[in-house]
Amino acid sequence: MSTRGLRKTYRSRTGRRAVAVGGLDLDVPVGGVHGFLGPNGAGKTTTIRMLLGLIRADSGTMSLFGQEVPQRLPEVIGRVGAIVEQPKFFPSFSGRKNLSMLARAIDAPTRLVDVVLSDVGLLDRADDRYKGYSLGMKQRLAIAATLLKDPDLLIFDEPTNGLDPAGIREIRGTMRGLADRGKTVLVSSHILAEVEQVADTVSIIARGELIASGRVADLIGTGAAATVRVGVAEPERAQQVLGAQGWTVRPDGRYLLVDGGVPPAHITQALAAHQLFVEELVPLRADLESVFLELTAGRGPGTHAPPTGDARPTHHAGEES
Ligand SMILES: Nc1ncnc2c1ncn2[C@@H]1O[C@H](COP(=O)(O)OP(=O)(O)OP(=O)(O)O)[C@@H](O)[C@H]1O
Repeated sequence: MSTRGLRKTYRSRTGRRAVAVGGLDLDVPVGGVHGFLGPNGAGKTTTIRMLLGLIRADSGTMSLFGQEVPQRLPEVIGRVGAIVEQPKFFPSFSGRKNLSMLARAIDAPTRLVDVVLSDVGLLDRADDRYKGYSLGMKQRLAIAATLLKDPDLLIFDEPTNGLDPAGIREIRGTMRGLADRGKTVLVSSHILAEVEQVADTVSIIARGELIASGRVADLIGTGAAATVRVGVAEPERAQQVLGAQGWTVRPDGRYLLVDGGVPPAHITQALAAHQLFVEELVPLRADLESVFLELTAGRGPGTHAPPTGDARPTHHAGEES
């Protein structure tokens, strides 16, 4: 799935044009979970709605499975399952009954009902009434409903909104399971911590523009350069040895901190060459949350911070859905 120069503006009540999506280039690789991240109002929902043909773009191009959309949408929409709004289920019917009726309505084989219930971890509660389900279970039933047509690409817009930590964990597990079975999952969120653990790759947008994209591990590497904490028997001598390598070294209690993303192996090697043996070596990684906050700082709705430059650390390789 990709977009190029995608743009959408809305006219406000005062008649001013507000840019919701401003020239967005997005690439979602095939397979795995892709986090579509950005603060509230960044343009995530607008982008998803344009992709699904629910609203029209002002300009730019989009493709799904290599087909230009919305022009070729009828050919590919069957391969896309999206939860953009809460679907309607019958409250007094069980989850299984709701899905069976839906399967008949969309001509899906009814034997799939139990398969999809199992995919979202609801099989043991399948015969309970929908109205007794927790919010997380309701959300998972909605995911199960989209799985009935066996889509290759699943699009979830803020699927964890309003869920408690247990519900969030369950949705994460469901998304991981789907990706492990070869599906592509595109999940939008403004809360990075909810997606960080499950996403293989992410795109971060703010004010309708892409500000970073790539593998989670690589993006974390672009944050404040990693510091390594070193535990060694003779910290003072070790500090001299490491300092002589041109590295920035600071004492921290009985430890030394080596800044600037020096590879731990180089630290071990330099110390061992002087008969100093490492007792402990811990890379102190910046988490994606701090990278996200750093990248999106001042880029919430209504702010006019200048762009921070091109923060794309990696480019997606391989086929795109
Ligand atoms: N129908 C509309 N009419 C006018 N402005 C709109 C409309 N839909 C969205 N917007 C504006 O476009 C911008 C992007 O909104 P969008 O809902 O796409 O953001 P989002 O990233 O999905 O945010 P959230 O996480 O809050 O859902 C916002 O400033 C929003 O107010």
